[in-house]
Amino acid sequence: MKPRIAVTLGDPAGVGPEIVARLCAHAPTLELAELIVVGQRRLLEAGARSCGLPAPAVEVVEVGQLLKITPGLPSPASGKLAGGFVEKALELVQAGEAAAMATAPISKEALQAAGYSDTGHTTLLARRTGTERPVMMLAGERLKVVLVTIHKAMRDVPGLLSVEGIVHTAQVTHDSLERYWGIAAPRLAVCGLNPHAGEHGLFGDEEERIIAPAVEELRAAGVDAVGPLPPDTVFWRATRGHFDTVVCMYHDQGLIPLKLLHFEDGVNVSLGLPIIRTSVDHGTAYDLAGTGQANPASMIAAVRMAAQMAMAGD
Ligand SMILES: NC(=O)C1=CN([C@@H]2O[C@H](COP(=O)(O)OP(=O)(O)OC[C@H]3O[C@@H](n4cnc5c(N)ncnc54)[C@H](O)[C@@H]3O)[C@@H](O)[C@H]2O)C=CC1
Ligand SMILES: NCC(=O)COP(=O)(O)O
Repeated sequence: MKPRIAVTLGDPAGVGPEIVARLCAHAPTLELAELIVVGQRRLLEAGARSCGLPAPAVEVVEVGQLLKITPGLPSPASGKLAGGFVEKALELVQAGEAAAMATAPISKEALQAAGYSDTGHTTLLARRTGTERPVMMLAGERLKVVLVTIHKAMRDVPGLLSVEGIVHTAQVTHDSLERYWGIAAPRLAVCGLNPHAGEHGLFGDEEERIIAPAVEELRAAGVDAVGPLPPDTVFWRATRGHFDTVVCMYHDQGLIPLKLLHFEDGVNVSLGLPIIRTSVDHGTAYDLAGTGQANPASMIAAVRMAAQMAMAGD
């Protein structure tokens, strides 16, 4: 049986309704998964019209009031709807009405303007599921990265790194690679923080104080982790097949190489939650909203990955 995937419309002022409309018209994905769109039919149909598509023939779970939304103009109202779509999709998965959720992009700023305290889907879902430390993975065919710190100011990153945090991130990644990707003994590369991984303390000591002890602890626990490795070459090595995933110390360390290779079809996967959640790797693209030009490939890849994970996790 095809897994049912709850697909949120994202921030309705962004490209979410358009990429979800294109997803609903993508026959190969409809063969793999049954879609339940979580949002509003009128927003989905407006998205379809922008793309020159007929109204999608898909189940829609209606959420929220009919508010005036202008494509390209985020607002507290668009943030409120976006947050409501995510919460409803979570409820559907928790109730067993969907096997997984796949989310279109939201704006963190609009979400917070609507009164949410969260810095995105990941923290919202963690808060709602009582998950202390979720792990963000960005995945493409050629590269997978996970982040030890996520949406944090650069100046705060060194102080937020800890042996425990790195071990947790790598262990959750290891277990998820086994469970959902069927990799028997995942090989993890652990990045340094500083240029040349600190070069033995010449440019910072986080490698010697924090990252190397974390790698030692992981290896003692039977995880095939190596590092701290120089961040400027580790991604190149990963794309040559040396590692299954690169453990990165901060957001842009992992997302710059990932998006260079996979901006169009990369998938954001939340690991360590009690549910399966995938997402696009790109943002709300307000500059394209309402034009019908947004590429749906990442949305399609997110749904396909959610379906595959749901089948693997059964
Ligand atoms: N999964 C999510 O919910 C994500 C949400 N965001 C949020 O999105 C908002 C906007 O972020 P930005 O940094 O401007 O990044 P963005 O990804 O929205 O836009 C960056 C550039 O990529 C283009 N682009 C994005 N998606 C595209 C698509 N599907 N097809 C063609 N071109 C596309 C845009 O037109 C723009 O030129 C922020 O609030 C950010 O936090 C960002 C990443 C992921
Ligand atoms: N850079 C990833 C991103 O911004 C998405 O965050 P989230 O909404 O998946 O928590």
